[in-house]
This record gives sequence, C-alpha cells and structure tokens, in this order.
Amino acid sequence: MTDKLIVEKQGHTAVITMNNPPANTWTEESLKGLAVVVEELNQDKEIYALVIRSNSEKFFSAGADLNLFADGDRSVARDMARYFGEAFETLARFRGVSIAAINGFAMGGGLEVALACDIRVAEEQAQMALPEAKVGLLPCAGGTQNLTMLVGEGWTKRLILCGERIKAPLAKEIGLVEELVPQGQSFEKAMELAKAVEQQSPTAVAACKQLIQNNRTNHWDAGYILERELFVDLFHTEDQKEGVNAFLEKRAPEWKNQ
Ligand SMILES: C/C=C/C(=O)SCCNC(=O)CCNC(=O)[C@H](O)C(C)(C)COP(=O)(O)OP(=O)(O)OC[C@H]1O[C@@H](n2cnc3c(N)ncnc32)[C@H](O)[C@@H]1OP(=O)(O)O
Repeated sequence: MTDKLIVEKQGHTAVITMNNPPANTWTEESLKGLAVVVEELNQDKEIYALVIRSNSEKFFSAGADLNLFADGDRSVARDMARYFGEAFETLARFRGVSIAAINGFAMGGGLEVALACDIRVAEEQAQMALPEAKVGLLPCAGGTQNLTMLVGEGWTKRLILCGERIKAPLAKEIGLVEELVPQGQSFEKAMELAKAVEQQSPTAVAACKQLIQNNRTNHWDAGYILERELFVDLFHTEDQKEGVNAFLEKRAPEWKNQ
C-alpha cells in the first residue's frame, strides 16, 4: 500500500485523499495504489460510494509527474500509460458512485481522474486544463474520450487543442462539472451527494450505472434491450424486495447490497 493515498470509510462511503505534496502528481506508486484501493472498495459490499479529494489547498492534482518524462524514455511512457489506464479504468468500473471534490488546480491526469468519476463538484476558484500538448504530450488517461462525452467535441477540442485553462464557473457552464460550490465546500457537497447515494439500493445503482456507461460502446437499441434484462435481473436481489416492501410498509429500507 502507498502513503500517497489516504483511505477512510464514513458509513457506506469511502474517502480517498490524494496525499503527494506539493502538487499531488501521479507516479507509478500512486497510480498502482489507486488501482488496488479502488478494486478493494469494489469488492467491499459495505461501500456504495467513493469521494476522491486532495489534501492540498492549492492543487487537486497537477497530473503526471513531469520529471518522469524528462528523458524521453519510451519504456517509462509505456509503463505510465498502462498504470494510468489500469487505475482510471478501475475507477470507471467501480460499481458504486464515484465523486470528485475538485478544490484547486486539476491539470492533465489530475483532471482525467475527475473525468473518470461519475460526478464532479468544483470549488469556485478551481482551474482545469488538459495542457499535455503544451509539453509535447497528449492526455492518455481517458481525457480525449471522457471529456468529449461530457462536453462534446467543440469544447474538448478547444481545451485540448488550444491548451486553454478554464475556471470552475465556465467548467460548470459547459457541463464539465455538475456542481459549483464556494471555496472550501467541495468535500462537504461531495459527501452530501454520497449520502444521497447511500439511500438508494446499491444493486439498483450498480445496474443503472452499467446501463448509462454502456451508452459509450453500445448502440441505442442494445441499451434498451439491456435495460429490460437488467430490470428483470434486479428481481433476483434482496435489495429489490427490500426496497419495494419498505416503501409499501412506510419504513426506511435496509440495504444488503445483494
Ligand atoms: C496522462 C497524463 C499526462 C499529464 O498529466 S502531463 C502533466 C499535465 N500537467 C501540467 O502540465 C501541469 C503542470 N503544472 C503547472 O502548469 C503549474 O504547476 C500550475 C499552473 C498548475 C500552477 O502553477 P504555480 O502556481 O506557479 O505552481 P508551481 O510552482 O508551478 O507548482 C508548485 C510545485 O509543483 C511542481 N509541479 C507542478 N506540476 C507538476 C507536474 N505536473 N509534474 C512535476 N512537478 C509539478 C512545480 O514544479 C513546483 O515545484 P517546486 O516548488 O519544486 O518548484
């Protein structure tokens, strides 16, 4: 395990705090650590949501540690691209809901980790960019794909091809973040959303997330068919019976995540 990430559990929510001062850059150690941590959380039936945040007031994350790329070593590039892929794809496959609490600079791979999450909350002074081309690189951790899905090709091209750095209010306006909050309040808001997730059936949430994310690769009618199949599959779960019966009995449901 790495000390570059601190993991705590609060109820059914896990909080992952990036802890690599000064700029929370990503290295082999922190990326491998993230993949392990998220996979463990994915196996933990008590965890329905995760929040990723930073321990720094200035940086959410400045992305890949550029010191690693100074020598132009292709094997380092190949390894880092793989570690980024494994970490952020594990995050995207997390069966619960992932929320990024963006409190400062989110640059390159530091924005891409937030793009791999389901929901983004940003503080008003936060700034975001995918500035890889400024240093002769490209966003290899899902940025070109995930940003396009969120904001469309036009803004994706403007951000990546022009290297533009935008402030959180504009990020909210174009749909890059879902929630804008005053400085110092991103974690609180992210936890509020996580608590809302905790009220929902975790098995139903996992199935809904699978359906929504399938849009990325499946054709529209395949999505409709899968929706119906997963709806019926939910009737194999205890949570389905618990959810409906709790409503009819006018009581709060007790989720089993099975
Ligand atoms: C697949 C993924 C690829 C990638 O992610 S490629 C990397 C993409 N990221 C970037 O290009 C961001 C690089 N960083 C910056 O542009 C600037 O930072 C900011 C604009 C975000 C902030 O600027 P300022 O307020 O002047 O802070 P500061 O002095 O630059 O940063 C504080 C310390 O943090 C180090 N640092 C910042 N980003 C990185 C980085 N990405 N890799 C390695 N070090 C970084 C600096 O050098 C410095 O360090 P010291 O205090 O020793 O001078």
